[in-house]
Amino acid sequence: MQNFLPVLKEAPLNTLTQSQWQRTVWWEEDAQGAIVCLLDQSVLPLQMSVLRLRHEHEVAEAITSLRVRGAPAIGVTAAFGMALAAHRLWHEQGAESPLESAYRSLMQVEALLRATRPTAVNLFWALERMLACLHTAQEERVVETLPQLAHLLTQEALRIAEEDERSCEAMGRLGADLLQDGDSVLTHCNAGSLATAGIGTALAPFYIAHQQGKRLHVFVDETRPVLQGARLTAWELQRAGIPLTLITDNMAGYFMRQGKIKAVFVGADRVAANGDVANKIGTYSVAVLAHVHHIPFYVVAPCSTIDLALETGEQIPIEQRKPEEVTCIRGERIAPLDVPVANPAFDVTPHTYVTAIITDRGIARASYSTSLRQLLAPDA
Ligand SMILES: CSC[C@@H](O)[C@@H](O)C(=O)COP(=O)(O)O
Repeated sequence: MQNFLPVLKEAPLNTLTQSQWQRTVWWEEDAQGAIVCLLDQSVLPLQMSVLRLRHEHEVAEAITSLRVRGAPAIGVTAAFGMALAAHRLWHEQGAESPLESAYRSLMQVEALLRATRPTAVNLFWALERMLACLHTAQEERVVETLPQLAHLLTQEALRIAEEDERSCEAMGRLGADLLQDGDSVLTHCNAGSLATAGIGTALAPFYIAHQQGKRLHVFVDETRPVLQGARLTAWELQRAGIPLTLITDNMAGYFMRQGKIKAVFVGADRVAANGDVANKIGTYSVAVLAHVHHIPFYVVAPCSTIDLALETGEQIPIEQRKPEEVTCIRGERIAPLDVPVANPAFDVTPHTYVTAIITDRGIARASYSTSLRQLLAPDA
């Protein structure tokens, strides 16, 4: 399915080809080495700016400062970051440089990337895959030179991105079956093309249903404090031609009570084994409102977002971000100086409020402790 990111005529400052715009993050190579390319989400929708990163420190900074964000996109970017570091070592130290020192350096790069953000488990899932690749290379001596190692890691990172693209499509198809012509739905944060390597998680069912000819109307929560809804989801849906209404977060109950919202679709940053869901701050409030109004509350997430190692959502680490995200909007101060601020970036929705979890391998319903394990079983 077509990704909704590419529209070259709106990007006058760059010379990328259409195919290079298919994703929010992509891989390039030139004579100087490898490049991780990102559409800078921190400045969207006012600017379309492409970052071309050549060092793993730049990749780590891009993740920490939300230039790239959204659980699957963070995982893909971190995987590219590992491959990028291998290419950088090759170009700086030469193709003959000893592999043992490269393995040591790459372990440090993994630690650097692992420390960028704590909540989205896709980051750790992707890095584990890159580490597994590294360990196989080291222990089974499948590569003999640094260029070969760089190539191996690049292939694995590209595979992670391609798998994510296919997962999005699968979730979109399953989720679209739950939507009917004329439905009006609500989403929170951004769980679309920008947040993944494909057509998104929570927005994927909307894209597929729209393509199937179903008429939809999407209410988009602005999603304070970073405004992923107002800046990113509104931008994505508008470009895809899906009718939407942007609302502030505190309007959701008003529209639910008026009967304007048929279902809620959100993404996830981590799902615990019992079905508790960590997602962007404010998701819990939306889930409680949906429950009170008897509106289905769907979570759309690939299996890479499910963390069976954590029994409940209470164990999910919640990222605390800087106060300026709350006291300022786009750099402009709106709160008194020195006011005490809390800024948890995510909250946990208890599984009792979750109608179903739509994954790339099927739809899980309560009891989640059983259904999620079944979906993740190797032979499922
Ligand atoms: C497909 S992305 C799902 C989640 O990652 C998304 O809803 C979210 O909470 C993103 O948070 P962010 O802080 O913007 O990375």
